[in-house]
Amino acid sequence: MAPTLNVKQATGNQSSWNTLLPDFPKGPLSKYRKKASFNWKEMAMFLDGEDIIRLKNRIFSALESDPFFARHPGEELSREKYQELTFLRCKRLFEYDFLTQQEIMENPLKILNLVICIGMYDWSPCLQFFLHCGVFGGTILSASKRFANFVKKIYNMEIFGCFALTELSHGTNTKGIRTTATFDHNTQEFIINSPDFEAAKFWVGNMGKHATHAIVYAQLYTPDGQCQGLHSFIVQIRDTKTLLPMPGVMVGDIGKKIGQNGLDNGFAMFHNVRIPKENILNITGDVSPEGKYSSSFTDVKERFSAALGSLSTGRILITAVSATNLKLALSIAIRFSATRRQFGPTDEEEIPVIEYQTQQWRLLPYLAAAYALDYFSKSLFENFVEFYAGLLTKQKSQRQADLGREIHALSAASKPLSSWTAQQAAQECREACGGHGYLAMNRLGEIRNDNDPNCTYEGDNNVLLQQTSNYLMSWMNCIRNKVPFESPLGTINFLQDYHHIIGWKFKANSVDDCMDSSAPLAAYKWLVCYLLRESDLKLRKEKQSGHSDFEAKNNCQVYFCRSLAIAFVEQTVLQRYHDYTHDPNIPSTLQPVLKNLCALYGLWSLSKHLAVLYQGGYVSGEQAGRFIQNAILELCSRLKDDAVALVDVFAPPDFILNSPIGKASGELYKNMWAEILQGNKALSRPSWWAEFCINKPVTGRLSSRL
Ligand SMILES: CCCCCCCCCCCCCCCCCCCCCCCC(=O)SCCNC(=O)CCNC(=O)[C@H](O)C(C)(C)COP(=O)(O)OP(=O)(O)OC[C@H]1O[C@@H](n2cnc3c(N)ncnc32)[C@H](O)[C@@H]1OP(=O)(O)O
Ligand SMILES: Cc1cc2nc3c(=O)[nH]c(=O)nc-3n(C[C@H](O)[C@H](O)[C@H](O)COP(=O)(O)OP(=O)(O)OC[C@H]3O[C@@H](n4cnc5c(N)ncnc54)[C@H](O)[C@@H]3O)c2cc1C
Repeated sequence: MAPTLNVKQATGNQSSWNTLLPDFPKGPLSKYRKKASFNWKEMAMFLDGEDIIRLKNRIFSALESDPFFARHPGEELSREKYQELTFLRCKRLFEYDFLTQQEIMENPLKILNLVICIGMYDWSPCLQFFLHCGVFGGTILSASKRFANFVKKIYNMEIFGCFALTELSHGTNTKGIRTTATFDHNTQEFIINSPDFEAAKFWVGNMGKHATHAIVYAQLYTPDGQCQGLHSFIVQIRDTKTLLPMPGVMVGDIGKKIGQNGLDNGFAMFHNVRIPKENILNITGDVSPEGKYSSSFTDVKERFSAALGSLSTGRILITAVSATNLKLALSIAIRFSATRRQFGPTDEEEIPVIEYQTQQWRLLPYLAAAYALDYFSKSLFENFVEFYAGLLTKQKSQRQADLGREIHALSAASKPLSSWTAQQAAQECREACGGHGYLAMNRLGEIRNDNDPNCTYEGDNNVLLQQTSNYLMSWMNCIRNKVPFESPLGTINFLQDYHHIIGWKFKANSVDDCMDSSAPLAAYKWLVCYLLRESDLKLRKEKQSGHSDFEAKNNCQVYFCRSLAIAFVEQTVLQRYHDYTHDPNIPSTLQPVLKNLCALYGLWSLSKHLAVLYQGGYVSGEQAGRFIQNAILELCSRLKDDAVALVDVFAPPDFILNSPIGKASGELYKNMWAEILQGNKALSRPSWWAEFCINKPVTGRLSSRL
């Protein structure tokens, strides 16, 4: 499979590096920066390219100089204030208009970088802005030309949008959505209704306070009483002049969440809300003035998948959003670990905690994952751009359909992989920073809590993995019958060698043999084939024993289909990163460290499947497992001195990162004191001081006298 991102990215020259990427202040981190095996500026230029770095600098410096984005140490905003500030910031993003259409067309990756840069500052305004422009706007944009008028109003904020699929009693099970849209041919309108309070739209981002319009998913009923299945409609929910609810709409805010509290998630119930006929998003079907339903999809299943197609965009974006959280958490934890000293070989000498094997093993595999997932998310986004261009131009080719299926299968597993990795990493990073990691001002709690819903929204991770395993299992017939097959992105092409791969054995005879990513990659190919075979056998056995299709599928998830989907996506991420890092065009100054990262990511991910590798006979004997473990430790130790420079490559400026222990200077304690002392009332006496000094408790006054 060919890597999709351009490997031949120009790195420019030393003077352009210095202009675009200023030096870090000298300080406690300098020691590690000097030890690095590569120049972090060259790496940043190579990975992103000059154009993207300029964009990032432009966004970061705009936010830093803007009073609306100012940080106030120690400030504790109420939820209402935070929502207000988030909305003001969202409006500023309209005013900045960081990217022109021309720029997006020339390099769509810039959109992804815009999401990442704003999200690095705070996910609440980022999500508010992109739920409106990207999810609401993007869905309408790809539907049909007849929405041109809406599109204009979206991008000048005359209206404000949200995406309302989930209901109080149904989220994952989209077929169970119960909101109805009944066509009235007398008035040429759809009538939107929530049958009861359990069918209220719920959880919808932007709906709580701000949205004036919603894309509402509902079961479409034609005048003949037929239900035509799930369709989406543009429904006005608030008056654009007053922000008060429209007649028949009950709309509100669902309350405080575990994170992302700047964003207003809301609910809505509809009582005979009439919308014009034209407001059906005619992606999968339409209704004639007489009320006759038509669809270009004859197959109901295909129509259903097309109705949910836009969800893949979010899942791809969330893969990148989670990788960004991974980078934020690691920037803090690695800089901290390189400056925090505890114990040492002698009483006189204390060493930075990054020198400890456990600290390296806890953090550096996540660093490798950050590089691999970052690359993967961007390459998947590029695949998506090809698919999206096909949607816009109404491509109906077989390739377009196959590409949609493949992208769905990939994003349904890459979102779980990336969001779970970031979630686990955020907690590990929190603990890796000891007590200071638990101080809110150091931001690891915020990163962890803001990342958390990435595991749930746009589809619960565990359920999404079933989509990927279904896709893989669908090739089993071809495999069994040795019928040739391939997919547009080639991610399943290796399965054509299934009968050969299933006989493979682990070949390494030493730790050295494991030090390149080709070793875990081969193991992964075997693992996917093995899990595919076992899942298929299990499913057939379940059916033979009389279980229904539903029961049989359910009984095949744990240890079978679920593991299969995870192994497949890890294999795909590794394959792409392996191809990228082994490309002969990678500068020789950067290739060794990139190859080490790739090998570490592969081995560390693979090590979680060791039991299955032994169980299925791919590896045997004590040595094999030891080789893998020792290779992981060896790679951690090799990467230890590069770790600070590797986070320098992706860490945002201090203002954006907003963590005293993660600042680029590494002046951990000075930075913490500065923040604490600037904090509101840090040194002041509590206003309730008299409760201690004057009103003393009468001991035992309230004890029971019975
Ligand atoms: C040229 C210039 C280009 C420029 C590019 C521009 C890009 C634009 C960028 C925009 C930026 C946007 C930024 C966004 C910022 C990101 C942050 C996002 C913040 C998130 C906020 C939260 C929003 C939400 O949560 S919305 C609600 C989401 N809800 C869900 O996801 C529900 C989950 N459930 C489901 O999806 C389904 O019900 C599912 C998958 C569980 C299936 O259920 P079921 O069992 O009933 O069906 P199946 O029988 O399994 O499926 C039938 C059939 O359909 C196929 N299918 C299903 N889904 C899809 C799909 N998405 N795509 C394709 N196909 C699908 C499935 O595979 C089956 O097919 P078969 O062939 O029959 O197997
Ligand atoms: C912060 C946040 C923002 C959101 N924003 C939006 C938005 O803007 N618009 C919108 O429409 N929605 C939004 N959502 C809703 C979100 O998309 C849903 O919560 C998500 O799709 C999961 O659905 P659910 O909550 O119904 O979970 P459920 O489906 O009820 O899941 C509960 C549990 O059951 C398990 N489960 C369910 N089905 C199966 C199965 N078949 N097999 C095995 N296990 C199963 C799941 O794994 C999970 O552990 C948001 C949610 C959050 C948390």
